[in-house]
Amino acid sequence: MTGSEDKRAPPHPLCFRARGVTRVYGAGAAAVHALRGVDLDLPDGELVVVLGASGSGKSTFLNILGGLDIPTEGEVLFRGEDISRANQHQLTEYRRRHIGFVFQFYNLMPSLTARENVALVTEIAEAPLSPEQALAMVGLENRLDHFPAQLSGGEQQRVAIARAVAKQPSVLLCDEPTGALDSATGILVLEALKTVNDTLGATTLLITHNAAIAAIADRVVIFADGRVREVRENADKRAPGEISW
Ligand SMILES: Nc1ncnc2c1ncn2[C@@H]1O[C@H](COP(=O)(O)OP(=O)(O)OP(=O)(O)O)[C@@H](O)[C@H]1O
Repeated sequence: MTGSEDKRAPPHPLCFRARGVTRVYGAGAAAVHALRGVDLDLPDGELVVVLGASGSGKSTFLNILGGLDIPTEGEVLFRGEDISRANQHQLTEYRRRHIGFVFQFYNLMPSLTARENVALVTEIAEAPLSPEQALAMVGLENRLDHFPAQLSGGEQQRVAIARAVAKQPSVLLCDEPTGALDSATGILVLEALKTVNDTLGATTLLITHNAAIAAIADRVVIFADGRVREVRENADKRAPGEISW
């Protein structure tokens, strides 16, 4: 995909379709039922906030959507393709082509600058943004040659976002991206994610414990006890700069 194409035109109406997704860790008396039958449809291009108590299955589900794990039972379709029975090689291809990950901790290489951290990904991607373009998208055009230790936590997280989006993924999966940040810094990170979602049209899922963040979503998904308890479309969507916590 080139930079000039309209990335908001989805090739399929649904990005993900999950049916009866279960994930059991371990066996016998020690078995943990992390997911107990998740049904969920996620349209392409949306910004989705995922809420739910600790242990409700959010990360397990995100890992399955991202091809880091497969369900014990059930089916997950990505743009109509079944990823729930893929082998390791197919999952690796799927992740490389389609998925960007952002985690709570940034996992930047301390000995590389912001530009070099992003270049690690762009050197192996098919149609990447340049590191400069990706870093500009998250507002770090003036920090290209800074090392992680010279950047604030929020700036480091934005480098991690630039790294995740530089390959122009179809999907951006974020597990507690603001979990380690104060409110003002967290809002800058959310603004970066929103810009990426708007500009690239990547379907963006954001796990958080912070219910205030739900206000910026197109869709809010609430997990409880390994199931989806509620899905609601957000009628009154706010910009990140309009929320606080
Ligand atoms: N690799 C694993 N082995 C065994 N149990 C696991 C594993 N990963 C997760 N679990 C268990 O599965 C359940 C769901 O975990 P998960 O991390 O998906 O929840 P979560 O909603 O993301 O929680 P949190 O908000 O605390 O991150 C928990 O009871 C957890 O302990």
